[in-house]
Amino acid sequence: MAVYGNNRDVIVLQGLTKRYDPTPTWMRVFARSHITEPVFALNGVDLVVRAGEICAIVGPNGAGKTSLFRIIVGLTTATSGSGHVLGLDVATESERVRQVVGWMPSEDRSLLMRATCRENLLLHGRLQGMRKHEMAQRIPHVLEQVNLIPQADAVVASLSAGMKARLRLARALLPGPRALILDEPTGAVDPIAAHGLLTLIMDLVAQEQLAVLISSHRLEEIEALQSQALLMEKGRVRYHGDLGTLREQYERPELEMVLVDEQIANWVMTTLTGSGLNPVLDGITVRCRLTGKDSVGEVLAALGPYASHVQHVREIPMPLRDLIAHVYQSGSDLAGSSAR
Ligand SMILES: Nc1ncnc2c1ncn2[C@@H]1O[C@H](COP(=O)(O)OP(=O)(O)OP(=O)(O)O)[C@@H](O)[C@H]1O
Repeated sequence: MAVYGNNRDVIVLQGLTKRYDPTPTWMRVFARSHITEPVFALNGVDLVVRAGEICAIVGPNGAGKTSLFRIIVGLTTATSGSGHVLGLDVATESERVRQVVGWMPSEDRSLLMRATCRENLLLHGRLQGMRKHEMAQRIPHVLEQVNLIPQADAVVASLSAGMKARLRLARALLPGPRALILDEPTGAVDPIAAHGLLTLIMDLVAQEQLAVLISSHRLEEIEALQSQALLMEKGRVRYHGDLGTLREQYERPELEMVLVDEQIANWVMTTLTGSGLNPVLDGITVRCRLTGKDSVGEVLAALGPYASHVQHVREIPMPLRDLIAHVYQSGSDLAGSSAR
């Protein structure tokens, strides 16, 4: 099977499906939670992430992000379909897969708070089966990569949230992976430190040609990463491609017009409402979301003589969250220009 035909394809998922079966009746009294109907956490997911590429997984709670990550790192198995990392089968070669995939969990719980950064890395290296001389070489290297050399011998509990996140990243980088899985990497981190962390990740990806899967609820971050996006809902892929293409297909910018006075603004409101738009009035400012058919020029032309009373006009791009909401509202699955 040509799972690794292109040697830049690092993560290759084909028709990946994960079904959780109903909890057996006898077990329901013991289980913390149980299900009575089968749940498809993943339903036929195809995905290729290449070396040097970041793919952001976006989706509401329960979309299947965690199930996808867990299958790749061998913490659970798929019901059907296949997953390969550098040609290694995630179901049957999970130990070797873990040597080439760095996993950055979303929470600090996985860190030993009373141990130092260096001790945390040593323990992780041992658990990964790394040799002493390899760790002696890799630990200072990864500490330097994440700018934690000054904190190398500080106990983790004394670090800021941003530093702890960088230590989790260092741990993922320790075995020298070719792919990274970052689960909500900036979750508890303040916006300035989050920006620093993302810049660090982007630099690492470019330098080391890593293939990265990242999940984040902070959509502005995903836009800043200039990544591919995989929009998921109930285990299915709703869109796969770059965000630029998503914008081209779904962008409905908002038009903002400042009129000379309130009377003209009211007339403009009436005209635009008559044209089928849904304008909103705020003093002498009129705002309306353009439909797919209208351009700014056409809206201004529709104003006729009132157009000369527009003092100022501005097109406001649609926030990514609204753009994504649009995709979820549309019925069909979409493939962006680069969907494969
Ligand atoms: N062990 C399990 N048993 C039964 N159902 C499960 C199990 N794990 C996950 N699910 C279900 O599978 C679906 C996908 O869950 P998953 O955790 O992969 O989604 P997610 O996108 O990571 O969600 P979140 O953002 O809330 O973590 C959900 O409906 C969830 O309830």
